Amino acid sequence: MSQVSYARYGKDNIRLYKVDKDEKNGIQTVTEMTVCSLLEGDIETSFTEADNSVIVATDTQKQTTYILAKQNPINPPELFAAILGEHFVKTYSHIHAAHIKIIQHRWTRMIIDGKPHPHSFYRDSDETRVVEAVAREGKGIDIRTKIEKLLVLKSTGSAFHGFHRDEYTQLGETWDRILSTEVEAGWKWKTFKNVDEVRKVDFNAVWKAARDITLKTFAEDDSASVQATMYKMCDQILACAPLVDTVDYSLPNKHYFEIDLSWHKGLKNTGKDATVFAPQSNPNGLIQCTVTRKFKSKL
Ligand SMILES: O=c1[nH]c(=O)c2[nH]c(=O)[nH]c2[nH]1
Repeated sequence: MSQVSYARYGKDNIRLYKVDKDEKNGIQTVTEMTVCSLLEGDIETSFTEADNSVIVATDTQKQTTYILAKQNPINPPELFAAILGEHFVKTYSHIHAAHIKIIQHRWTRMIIDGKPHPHSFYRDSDETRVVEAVAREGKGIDIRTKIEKLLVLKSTGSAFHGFHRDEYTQLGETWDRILSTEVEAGWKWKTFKNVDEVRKVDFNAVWKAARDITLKTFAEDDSASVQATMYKMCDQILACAPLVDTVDYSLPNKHYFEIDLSWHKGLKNTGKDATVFAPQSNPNGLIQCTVTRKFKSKL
């Protein structure tokens, strides 16, 4: 005998595009996203007894996504995810949780002859804004926002020395190295009671602040290590976003190796003379951390 211990189901890779047309000035604004909707609830019998009566079809979840996108703003994606999640939980009494993931793709407005173009855009990078929302019946809405695939590099201003050494250590110390990573940064919001509470939050401002902090700290920090630099990023995001409970980063250390070319006519290409490097695809370092506010003692 067996039983279902956990199940959820829904539609993944729902592609969605919405244009907002400002009739007054002719300016159009576009948003493109990929949505995943997964529902949880009293659905065990659909697995164990072929009871389809409890299934809100995955096609229905897709159609609902389109209809709610027509009836509501889809920007910020945090709000749209909350609207969609709350809809499923409120509409179907046997559905107790909805997991909505949104990947927002970049469409950056073109600048033509120095002026923002009213209706033309370009994809300036693979970077995405990712939102994961969970609406739970009677328990509110949990939201996490992420920056993914933001590729950065600095050609100096990074060191790595003083690390633990023993008989397994070969790596030399460096006071000047290349630092490159593909930023994955996330921040978890406090639990919201409902969509009305979600509506009041300026998610776009926090996303911009987190992204600006990431780039500015990466560029300006005299980096002692990936660990030390990423902690500074987390600390600043927590300081500027009171509704955010935790911040986390996952940073691959994308190595660039020096190449000794002295075998060729004594060419100098190491240490301070290094200008030609070999970018490495693997293996790579991977540094992850989650940072929260320190608990303040009332004493
Ligand atoms: O910033 C770094 N952190 C590490 O933990 C590490 N380990 C390593 O080999 N290089 C680096 N760089």
